[in-house]
Amino acid sequence: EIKDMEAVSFTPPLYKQRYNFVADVVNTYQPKKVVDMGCADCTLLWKLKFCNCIEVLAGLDIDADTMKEKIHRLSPLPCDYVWLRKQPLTITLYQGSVAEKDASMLDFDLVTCIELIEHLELPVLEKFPEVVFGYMAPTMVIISTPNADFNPLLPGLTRFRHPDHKFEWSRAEFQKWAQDAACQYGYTVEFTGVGNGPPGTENKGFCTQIGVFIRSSHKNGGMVTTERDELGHSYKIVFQAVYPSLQDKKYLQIAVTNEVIYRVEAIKRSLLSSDDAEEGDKTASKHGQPSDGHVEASCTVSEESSAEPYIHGNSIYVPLAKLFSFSNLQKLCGSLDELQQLLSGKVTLSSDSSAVVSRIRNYVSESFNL
Ligand SMILES: C[S@@+](CC[C@H](N)C(=O)[O-])C[C@H]1O[C@@H](n2cnc3c(N)ncnc32)[C@H](O)[C@@H]1O
Ligand SMILES: [Mg+2]
Repeated sequence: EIKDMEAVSFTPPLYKQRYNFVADVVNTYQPKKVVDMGCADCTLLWKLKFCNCIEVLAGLDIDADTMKEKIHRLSPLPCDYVWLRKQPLTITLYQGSVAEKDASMLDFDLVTCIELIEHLELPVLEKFPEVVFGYMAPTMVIISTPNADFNPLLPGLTRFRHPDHKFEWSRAEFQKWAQDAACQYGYTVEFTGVGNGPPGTENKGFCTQIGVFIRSSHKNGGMVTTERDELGHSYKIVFQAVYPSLQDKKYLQIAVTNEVIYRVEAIKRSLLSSDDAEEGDKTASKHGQPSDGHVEASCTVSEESSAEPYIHGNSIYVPLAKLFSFSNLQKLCGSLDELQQLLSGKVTLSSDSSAVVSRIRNYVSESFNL
């Protein structure tokens, strides 16, 4: 917004400081559902999609074209399918006005309005508190807006910082408006900001002033589902992305199967290489017969040894109990039964489903295509 500032410059840039402020609040309070109103090109939403606590992320703007400018950044990346999120994440963009109510905006934990209110015409501004605090009634609201007290420090500024601003409030004006809204709809509000002026200008406050509202009473808490359905939808969905996560059984199964295949292969390699080293005396002494050169002849681990892997015939058996002893499989599955269920149909299990069975390939014949 402020293009040429000689007297005051900000590091990081002011817009980034505002986003960082929101991200810090998110990291502290761990909201699950967050909506950014007046999200413009969705840069804040893009930053917030990396906060793992968020499961529902929404953006609202009256201008669909601006929202779509960098929309690709909100879609899952190939790596999102490799390193799966623990919790689900859905990102939805709505086109609509903050002057209108829409049932999709209920039940949010955090609503952010960053540099939005000063762009609202008076009739819209007047409806804003009822929509956001009265109707949406989230646990927390963050509102930022320019601090007019700081403007004399901005070089070359004649009236407003941006041609689309309808007003710029002093700290006293913003605080009065915020206190009135908080009082009317059962919130408490604290004031802070980002963007410090040069030393000696502390009395001007921050360049961007911020109000952080926390709900102290729940005014629409008694609303039943049927009433909510009747509230209707005035916003239009312009984009939605559902991220893959371990909460989705399909992806959990893929993650568990991949981990199991990796573990079984590692166990197989280590068993076979230790066998190779000891082959000869062991095969002869354990089985009482000479080795015929096939891998199964070098079986050294007894089938009876509980959770330990063993070789039988031309296959290696890795008990599920052994696999479940690996902490990442424990974390993914939670129980041995769940591990068994998730693997069923995905890998070969022994007849009693207690072990993963993997064939030991005859490397010599396979390599030479015999
Ligand atoms: C200065 S931009 C906000 C920038 C963004 N929040 C950020 O911090 O980068 C203001 C945005 O508010 C949107 N806007 C204006 N009036 C609105 C309304 N009545 N309802 C929803 N969005 C509105 C504009 O389209 C614009 O994208
Ligand atoms: Mg602005």
